[in-house]
Amino acid sequence: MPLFCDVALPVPLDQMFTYAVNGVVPVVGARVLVPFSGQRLMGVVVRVHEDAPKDDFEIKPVQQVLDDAALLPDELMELARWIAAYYVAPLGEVLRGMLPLGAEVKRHVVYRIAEAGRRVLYEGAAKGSSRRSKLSVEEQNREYSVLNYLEDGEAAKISALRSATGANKSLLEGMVRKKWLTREALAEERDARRLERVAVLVRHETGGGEEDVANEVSGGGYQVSGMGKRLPRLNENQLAVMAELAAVGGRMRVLDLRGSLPGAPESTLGTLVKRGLVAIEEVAEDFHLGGVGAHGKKHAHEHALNEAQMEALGTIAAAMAKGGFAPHLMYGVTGSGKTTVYFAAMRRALDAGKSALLLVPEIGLTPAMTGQLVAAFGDEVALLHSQLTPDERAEQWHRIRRGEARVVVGTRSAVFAPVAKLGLIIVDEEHDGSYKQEETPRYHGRDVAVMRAKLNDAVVVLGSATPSLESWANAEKGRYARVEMRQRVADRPLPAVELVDMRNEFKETGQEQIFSRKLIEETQATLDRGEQVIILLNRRGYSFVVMCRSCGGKIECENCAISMTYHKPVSGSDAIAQPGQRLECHYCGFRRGVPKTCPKCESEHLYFLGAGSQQGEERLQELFPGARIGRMDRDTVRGRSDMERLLSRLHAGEINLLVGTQMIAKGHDIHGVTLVGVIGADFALGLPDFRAAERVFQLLTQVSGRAGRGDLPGKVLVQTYHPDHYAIQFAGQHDYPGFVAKELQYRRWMHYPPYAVLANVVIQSEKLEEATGWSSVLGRWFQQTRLEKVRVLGPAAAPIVRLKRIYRYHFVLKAERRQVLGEALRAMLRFADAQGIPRRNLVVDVDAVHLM
Ligand SMILES: Nc1ncnc2c1ncn2[C@@H]1O[C@H](COP(=O)(O)OP(=O)(O)OP(=O)(O)O)[C@@H](O)[C@H]1O
Ligand SMILES: [Zn+2]
Repeated sequence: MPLFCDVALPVPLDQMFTYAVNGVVPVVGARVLVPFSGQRLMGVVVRVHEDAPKDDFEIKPVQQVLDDAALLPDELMELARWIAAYYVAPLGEVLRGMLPLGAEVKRHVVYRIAEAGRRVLYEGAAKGSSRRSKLSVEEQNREYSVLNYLEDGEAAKISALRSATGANKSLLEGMVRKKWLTREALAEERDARRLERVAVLVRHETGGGEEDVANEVSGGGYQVSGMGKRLPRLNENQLAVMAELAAVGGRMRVLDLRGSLPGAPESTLGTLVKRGLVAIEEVAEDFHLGGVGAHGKKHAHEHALNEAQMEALGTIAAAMAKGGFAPHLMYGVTGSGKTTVYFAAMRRALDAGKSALLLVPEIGLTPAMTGQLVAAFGDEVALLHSQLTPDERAEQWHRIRRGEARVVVGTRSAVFAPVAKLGLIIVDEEHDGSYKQEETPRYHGRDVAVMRAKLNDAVVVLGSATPSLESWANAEKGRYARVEMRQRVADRPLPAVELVDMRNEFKETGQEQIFSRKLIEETQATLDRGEQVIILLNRRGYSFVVMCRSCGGKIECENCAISMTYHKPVSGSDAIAQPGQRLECHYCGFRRGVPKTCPKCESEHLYFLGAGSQQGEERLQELFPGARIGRMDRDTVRGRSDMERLLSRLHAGEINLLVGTQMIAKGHDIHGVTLVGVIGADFALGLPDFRAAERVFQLLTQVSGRAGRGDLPGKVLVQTYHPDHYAIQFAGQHDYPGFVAKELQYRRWMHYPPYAVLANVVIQSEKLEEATGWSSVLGRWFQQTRLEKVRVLGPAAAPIVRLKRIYRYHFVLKAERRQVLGEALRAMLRFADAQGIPRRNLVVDVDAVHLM
C-alpha cells in the first residue's frame, strides 16, 4: 500500500516534493493540489511509493487529487523528463508548460450506459436485485432509473442525473465499479461554430473637426468628451483599451484585445460598453478563417505537385511507410512550394490512421496558412496559439486528447499537444528564433519536436529556405535526411538582387537619406507599371536614437540600458494609439514625453537619428504622393485581425507600397510584388552575438523571397554600408550553401555551435552589488574548479546590462559534449545553492539563441 507520492511542483527548485497520500491514491501523471509554503499549488505526481523520507520533518498530506487517470500520456511524461534534464530546468516547471494553460482545466464528468448496464436493464430489475447486494431497495430502484435514463446511449452530466433520478455521486461511482456505467471527463462543450466577439470603438462628434474621443484621450488631459457632454475620467486600463482599439482602426476581436492588454481586468471593457464608448458585435468565427483563404490561396494545397515536390513528398512518405524515427531537413528556396508538400505529407499521415503536428513561428503572422488548413482538413484541425483564452486552450487540448482533432497546428508550445498515434511533425521556418522559449523552461520547440518524434517513432520534417546552421550540420553529419527543392514553382526565377552601396550614395549626394536614388527610381517605375513594392525598414517608431550633440549622451530608458525610440504623433484615426509624441522603450514599454533639453547636460541640441518604419512611411508619402501606402509593424498590427486586414488589402491591390519591419518577411505570398527594398538590415551585423551574420543572411533571403512570386519576375534592392560582407554577398547570390560553408568555418574556428554546445548563464538582480557580487563568487569557483573540457567566458556585463530594472551579468559556457556541459551547469547550481544564491537569480539558458 503506497503511502507517499512525489510531486513535481512549478517552483524554481530542482527537486521533487514528497506528500502523504490521503485517502485516494493518485496515479502517476495525475494532478494534485498540495500545500506548499503557505500556498496551495498544483503539481503532477511522478512517483507513488512506500519509502518514508529519512529526515523526520513533517510530511503534509495531499489536499486533493484532481485526475483519476494520468492527464499526460507516458510519452509526454518522458518528454518532460528529457526537457528537464537537457535544459537543466525543474520538472514541475516543464510540466506546467505542457498542461493546458489556466491550471484548472474546467471539466465535467459525464456518465454513459455500458454493456453490462444494458444487460441489467433488459434482463429485468428483478434479476438485478436478486443478487446479493448491500444496497437498499430504494437505492437499487434508483440505479434502475439511472440505467433507464441513460438507455438512449447519450452521455449525461451528474447534475442531470441527480435531478432526474435523485442519484448521488457515490451511487454513480458504485455503478461505474460494477461496470454498468462508464465515466468520462469532458471539457466544457461549446458550439464548434460559435460566434466571436468583436469590440468596436464608438465614434462621437465632438465638434472639434478631426478630433474624436480618441484624440482627447491622447491629449494628455485624460478627459473624454462624448456627444457634447463631459464624461467621467477614464482610468489607465480604460484608456489603454481605447488606445488599443483606435490603433487598429477601431475594431478588434475581444480575444485579441485581451491578449494585447493582459494586465487589464475583464471588467474594463464592460465599463466602456456601459459608457457607450465601445460596442460589442458578434460575428461568426468562420468568417475569420474563411476570410483568410479568400485571396485565391485557399486551394493552394490542391496544386498538382511538380517534380521536386513529388520527390520531397516521396522521401517523407517512404519514411512514414517504413515506420520508425526519421528526421528530415527540407531545404526549399523561397516560393518552392514547401507548404504544399507539408499538406500532402500530413494528408498521408491521416490516411495511415496517424496524427500530424505542424509547428509555425507565429500563427497571427501567416493567416493564409490557417485558411488553407481549414480548407484542407476542416473539423480535424485544432489550432493552438498564444491568443487563446485558458478555457479555449483547454477545450482544444481535450479535443486533441480525445482524438477528435488529428491535425494540430500551433506555435512553439503546440509541440506538447497530446495527440495520439503521432505520425508526423513538421516544423515550418525551423530557423525562426521564436521557437526558443525565453523563460523557464528555456526549450527550443524545434529540438523538442525532434525528440518527441524520436520517442514516438515518428517522422519529423524541419523546413526552411534558410535552415539554421545547427540543422544543416546535422544533415551534413547524416543525422537528418536531406530533402531539397532548389527551384521555385512554375519555373519562376528567384529575384535578381542588386546591392546599393550607401557609402557612395552619401559621397555623391552629400546627404544622409533613408532611400537611395536607385530605390526611389525603381519604386516609381514599379508603381507606374501597376505592380507592388515592399520595403523593409527593420525598426519601428520614428527615430531609434535621440542623441545630445553637446555631451554625446543618448536618452536611455529608466529601467533598461537601451536607447529610447521616438514616436511621432499621428493624425487621423490612428491618433489614439500613440498618445502624443513620446519616447518609448521597446524592451519594457516605458514611455516618457520628449524632453526639450538633454536630461544630462541640459543642452538644447538634441538630435533624432536612425529612421524607423514610421519615418519611412512619412518619407514615402512625400516621395510618392499617388501611392497607396501601408505600414506593417507592431504599432499597426496588434492582433491577427489587423494582419488579415492588411494582407487582404495587399492581395486586392488596395495597397501598392508596403513598408514595415521583419513581419513583412514572414512567408507572405503576394503575387503582385515585384520589387523589394531593404534598408538598414546590415545594421544587425554589428551586434555582439555570434549569430549576427546568420540572422542578417536569413532576413535578407526571406525578405527577398517576397519578390516575384507571381507571373512577373521580381527584383530586390539592398541598401548597405557593408556590401562586401559575406552575409550580404551570399544573400545577394541566393547562395545558401555558400553562406553556410563560410559561416561554419568561422563557427568551427571560434568553437561556437554547431561545433560546440553552449549555455548562457545570467546572474540577475535588482541590486547591482548582488549581481556583481554573485558573478565574482561564481567566477572564482569556475576558476578554481577548472571544469574539464568546458570553456568559460566571463563574468562580463551582459550586452544589455540592465533590463526592466534588473542588472545582468553573464557567463558563456562552451563544451564539445552535451553531457559535460550539463554536468558543469548542475555542479554550478549546487555550488550557487550552497552559497545562498537564490535559484531565481540565475538564468541557465542551454542552447541560448540570444546572448543579449
Ligand atoms: N505545384 C505547384 N504549381 C504551381 N504553383 C504552386 C505549386 N505548389 C505551390 N504553388 C504555389 O507557389 C506559391 C509558393 O508556395 P509556398 O507558399 O508553399 O512557398 P514556400 O516554399 O513555403 O515559400 P516561403 O519559404 O517563401 O514561405 C504559392 O502561391 C502556392 O500556391
Ligand atoms: Zn525599458
